[in-house]
Amino acid sequence: MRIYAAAMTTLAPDVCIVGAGSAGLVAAAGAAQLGLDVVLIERAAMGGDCLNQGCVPSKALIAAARMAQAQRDGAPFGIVPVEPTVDFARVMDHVAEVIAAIAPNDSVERFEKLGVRVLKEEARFIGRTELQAGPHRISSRRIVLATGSQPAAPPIPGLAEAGFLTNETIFANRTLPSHLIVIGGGPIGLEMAQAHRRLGSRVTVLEVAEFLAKDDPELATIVVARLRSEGVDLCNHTKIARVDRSPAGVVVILESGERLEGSHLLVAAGRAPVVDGLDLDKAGVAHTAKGITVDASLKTSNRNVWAIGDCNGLYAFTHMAGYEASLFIRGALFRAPARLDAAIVPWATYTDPELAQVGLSERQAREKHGDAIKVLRWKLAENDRAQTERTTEGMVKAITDRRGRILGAAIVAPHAGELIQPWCLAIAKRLKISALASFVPPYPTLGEASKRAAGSYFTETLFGPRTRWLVRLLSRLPV
Ligand SMILES: Cc1cc2nc3c(=O)[nH]c(=O)nc-3n(C[C@H](O)[C@H](O)[C@H](O)COP(=O)(O)OP(=O)(O)OC[C@H]3O[C@@H](n4cnc5c(N)ncnc54)[C@H](O)[C@@H]3O)c2cc1C
Ligand SMILES: NC(=O)c1ccc[n+]([C@@H]2O[C@H](COP(=O)([O-])OP(=O)(O)OC[C@H]3O[C@@H](n4cnc5c(N)ncnc54)[C@H](O)[C@@H]3O)[C@@H](O)[C@H]2O)c1
Repeated sequence: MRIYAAAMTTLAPDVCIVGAGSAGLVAAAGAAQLGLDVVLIERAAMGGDCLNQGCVPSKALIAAARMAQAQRDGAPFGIVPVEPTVDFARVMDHVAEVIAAIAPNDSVERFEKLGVRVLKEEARFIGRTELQAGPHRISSRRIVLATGSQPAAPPIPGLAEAGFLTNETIFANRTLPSHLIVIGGGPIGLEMAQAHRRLGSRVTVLEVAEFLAKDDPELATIVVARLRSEGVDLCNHTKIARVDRSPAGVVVILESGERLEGSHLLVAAGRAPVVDGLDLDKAGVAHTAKGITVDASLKTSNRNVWAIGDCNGLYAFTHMAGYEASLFIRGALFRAPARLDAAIVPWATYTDPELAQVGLSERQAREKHGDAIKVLRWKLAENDRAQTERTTEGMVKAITDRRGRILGAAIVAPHAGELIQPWCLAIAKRLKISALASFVPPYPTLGEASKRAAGSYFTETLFGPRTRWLVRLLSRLPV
C-alpha cells in the first residue's frame, strides 16, 4: 500500500470522471469546454481501449492486411498475382505509428489545455460522492464512471495455465503466428482472423455458437464465405474440452476429440465490465456481471453517479461511448431530456467485405411488427461500381413498416461502415424510405445501391396497373 499522508490534497470539482477512454474523454472535453471544473482520473494509458488495444490498432492491422491481399487478388484485373513478402515486425511498427499519430488528441497535455485536471491514478469510492485517487480525495456531486471493459476468458479447463493472447497483448506481438487459433467468432475474432490470414498465418476460428451472431445471418453468411474462400478455417458449433501447452505453443482439444496444434492462441470470447477496485458498494452503485446498472439517462442507483461506455454493459462501441457521454452532458449539465435511443444504434465489423447495421434487423423487426414489414434488397452484383471494382459479393438490405417508416438497414460491402451512414441519418431524423429513394447520388458509386434498395419499396405501386392506367389516360390529353 502506498502512503500519501504528506501530499494529501482535497479536490471538489463540478464533475469528476473515472477513465480516460472514448467515453471519459468526450465527457471531460465537453464539460470543460462548458466552463466547468473537471477532474479526470486515469490509471493506465490515455485513450483507453480504442486507441491503444482496440479500434485503432485493429483497423491499422486490417489496413496492412488489405495491402497484402491486393497483391494476391490482381488476376481478374490482368495483374499477375504475387504472394506478398510480409515483414510482420514492420507491420506492427506501422500499427504503433498509427497509435502514436492519434495519441496527441487523447493526451494529458491536450486535456490540460482544455482546462481538465488529469490525475494519473487509480480511483475508488470512499463515500457516496467521494473518491480516493492516489494522494487525492475528490468530492463531487457529479461523478461519471467510464471504466470500460476487459476481455472475458471463458471457463475452459487449462486455458489460464496454457496462456493466451487477448486484444490487450496481440498488438505487441512482433512474430507472425504460424498457426493462430482464435476462440470466438464475433467481431474481434473475425477481424483478427482475416487480418492474420492475409498477412500469411494459418488461422483457425473456434466458435461455440454462430459467427457474427449479433448480425443478420443473411449478410453474415457473405462475410463468412469470403473468409473461408481466403483460407480461414472456420468451425462453428464447436465446443472446446481443454487447452494445454505444447512444444509448438498450444494444443486445443475439442469435445469431439480432435486436437488442434497452434503457435498462438487468441481469446476473443466477449467482454466483461471493469469494476474491480472501484468499491462501488461504498457509493451504493448497483452492478451485475454484465455491467454497472443504469437507467435510460445513464444514471446509476446513486443519483450523483453516471456510468457511460462499455462499463454499463449496454453496448461496446466507441461511437456509443461518445453518444452516451453526450447524453450525460445534455442530461446532467444542461438538465435537458436525455434518454438513450436504441433505435439509432449503428455498428460495423471491419472484415472485408465490411458488415454494417443500424436499427432493427429483419428478425427483430418481425418480433416487434409481425408480418407488417417490408424487406428491401439490392445486390451489389446489380451495381455498376461494384462490377468495375469486382466486389460484387454483398447487398443492401432495409426493413420498413407498411407505411414506409425505416426500421433498420444492413449492408455487406466494401466500406459498408461508410455506406450505412445515410441510413443512420434517415433513422435518427425519422425520414421515410421515400427520402432515400429520391435523392441523386453520383454515378458510379456503391452508394447507389442504397437508393436502389429504397426505390424498390415503390416498384410495385409505381409500375403497377393503377399507375399504368393513369399514365395512359394522361397521355391522351393534349401536350
Ligand atoms: C480489438 C477491438 C476492436 C474494436 N474495434 C472497434 C471498432 O472498430 N469500432 C468501435 O466502435 N468499437 C470498437 N471496439 C470497442 C471500443 O474499443 C470500446 O467500445 C471503447 O473503447 C469503450 O470505451 P470506454 O471509454 O467505455 O472504455 P475504455 O476505452 O476501456 O476506457 C476505460 C478507461 O478507464 C480506466 N480505468 C478503469 N478503471 C479505473 C480506475 N479505477 N481508476 C482510473 N482509471 C480506470 C482504464 O484504464 C481505461 O483507460 C473494439 C474493441 C476491441 C477490444
Ligand atoms: N468493429 C467493431 O465495432 C468492433 C470490433 C471489435 C469489437 N467490438 C466490440 O467489442 C465487443 C466484443 O467483441 P468480441 O468479438 O470479443 O465479443 P462478442 O460477444 O461479440 O463475440 C464473442 C463470441 O465468442 C463466442 N464464445 C464465447 N465463449 C466461447 C467458447 N468457450 N468457445 C468458443 N466461442 C466462444 C461467443 O459465442 C461469441 O460469438 C463486440 O461485441 C463489439 O461491441 C466492436
